[in-house]
Amino acid sequence: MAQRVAVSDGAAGSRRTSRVRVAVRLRPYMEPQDEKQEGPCVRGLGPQKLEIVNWRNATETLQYQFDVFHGEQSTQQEVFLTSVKPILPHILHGQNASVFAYGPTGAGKTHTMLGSQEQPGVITRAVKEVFRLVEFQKKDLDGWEYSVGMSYLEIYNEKVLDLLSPGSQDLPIREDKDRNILIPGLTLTPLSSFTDFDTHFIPASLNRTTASTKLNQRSSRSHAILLIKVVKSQRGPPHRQQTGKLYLVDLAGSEDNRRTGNQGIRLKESGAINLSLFTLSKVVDALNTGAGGRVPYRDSKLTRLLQDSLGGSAHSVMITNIAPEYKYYFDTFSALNFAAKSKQIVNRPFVRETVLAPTITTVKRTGEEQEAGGSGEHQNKKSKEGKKAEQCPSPPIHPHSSPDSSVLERLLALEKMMMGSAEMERLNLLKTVAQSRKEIQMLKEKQKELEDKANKFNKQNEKESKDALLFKTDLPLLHRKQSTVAKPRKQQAVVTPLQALSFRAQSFSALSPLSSCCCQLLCFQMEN
Ligand SMILES: Nc1ncnc2c1ncn2[C@@H]1O[C@H](COP(=O)(O)OP(=O)(O)OP(=O)(O)O)[C@@H](O)[C@H]1O
Repeated sequence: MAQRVAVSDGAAGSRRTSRVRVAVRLRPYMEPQDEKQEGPCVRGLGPQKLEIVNWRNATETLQYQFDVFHGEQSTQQEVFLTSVKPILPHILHGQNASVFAYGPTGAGKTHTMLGSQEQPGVITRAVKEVFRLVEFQKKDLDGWEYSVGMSYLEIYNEKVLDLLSPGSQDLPIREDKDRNILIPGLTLTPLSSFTDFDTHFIPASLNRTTASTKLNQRSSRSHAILLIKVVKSQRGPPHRQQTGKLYLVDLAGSEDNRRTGNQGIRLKESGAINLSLFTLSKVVDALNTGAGGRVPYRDSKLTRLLQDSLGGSAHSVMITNIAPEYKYYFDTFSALNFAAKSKQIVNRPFVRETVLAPTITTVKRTGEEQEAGGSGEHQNKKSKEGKKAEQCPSPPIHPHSSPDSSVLERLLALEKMMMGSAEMERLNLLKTVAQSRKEIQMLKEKQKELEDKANKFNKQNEKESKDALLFKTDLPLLHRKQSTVAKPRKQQAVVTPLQALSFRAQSFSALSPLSSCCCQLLCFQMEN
């Protein structure tokens, strides 16, 4: 069972959050016949700022600020280094990351994500970097093994299609109890190197649905999602396993069908694209409104799959692609406003970790097979891994050997809670003891006072007896009587240790009603 481990920044009780980073990339001006000599409607003002003509008043501009602004001269390498590379190391530590390109049709999303042979885009560079990081970690001999796998799908007309298994049917989307989104039946192909990735990725990309429209000769008619999964397994006990996922998403562009001239099948595709992008916008609005309201993730397949990237647990980067030509003005303007809204989304990353015990191993493999789906290659590898696990039985779980920090966190909380009640009990006991001591002290003082009185009284008696003997020898009977009475009185006044209290209670009762009362109280205290 996967466990969430909060990503803490070290400050007690605080949980690290990760705002969705928003970059804007302006593609170069490409209008071949700019008869009206309009020029661009948008331009950069610095590494984070840009301005667009105000449609209400052409003499004014509207300015926007984002995490990064990539101008029209920006290279693929610059975009990758500034906006994408920083989030990649997270996936080697059991966290999720996602990069998605958003923007109107023809604004450069596919160019940014996929690029070309000469100018490879984010996907190629990111996967290369993941393998570089993995190799680096392996050299470090840090006691962990790494395995990398890929899945690739498109959402076409609200259908989830496996690009690694062409001809597959619409796949279902499920959510497990840890809120991980799973696609049972989706191929997960194991990868040994970047070259290995390329051999699977290039033909799969050709399976993606594209078509020519008036605005883009090779327009993507679907949203494409590439998943790179890195599983990091501890070689020795307690065999912790962390799973990080990287989602690389090339969204289909929003389309104004009056301008695309879409008809028939293109119009239907366009309707599905616009509807899912509209739901994406509603999701962003709901997340920004906050207050625990319903976020309509389930209203489209796209938002369901991006659930983790927006308001979920991933480190996310959105690259908003915009075009400078006037004919894109309203698309650019609305894309910028969407980007500005998205800046406010806050995600809460956590580490996905499991500890492999014999029974848990079985359960987990089943779960993974479900997610990986029908890839024979993958399943073969899995069964080999399964055999490996059988040959080398996992060690029993030992309370001290489990370093799972989520468990530790819960245990610490429990201990704190228990400490709280034990502490209260201890304080109450201390209070009672202190009160009893005070009362005992009071009674001791009273006892001493009474004993002094009794001694005085006895001495007086003795003196009187002697006097009687000396001066009243004619009264022998009386003297004998007095001396018999005086003797026991002297005995009663002897101080006894406190443990003989019940006996003393009788003795005191012979002295005075007050002392008797004190003794009774003392006896009561001791008995209780
Ligand atoms: N930064 C850039 N530099 C050079 N050419 C670019 C750049 N961005 C986009 N282009 C070119 O612009 C055209 C349209 O780009 P692209 O196909 O990437 O748009 P898109 O946003 O993916 O469109 P759609 O949503 O219709 O798929 C392509 O010919 C592409 O090569």
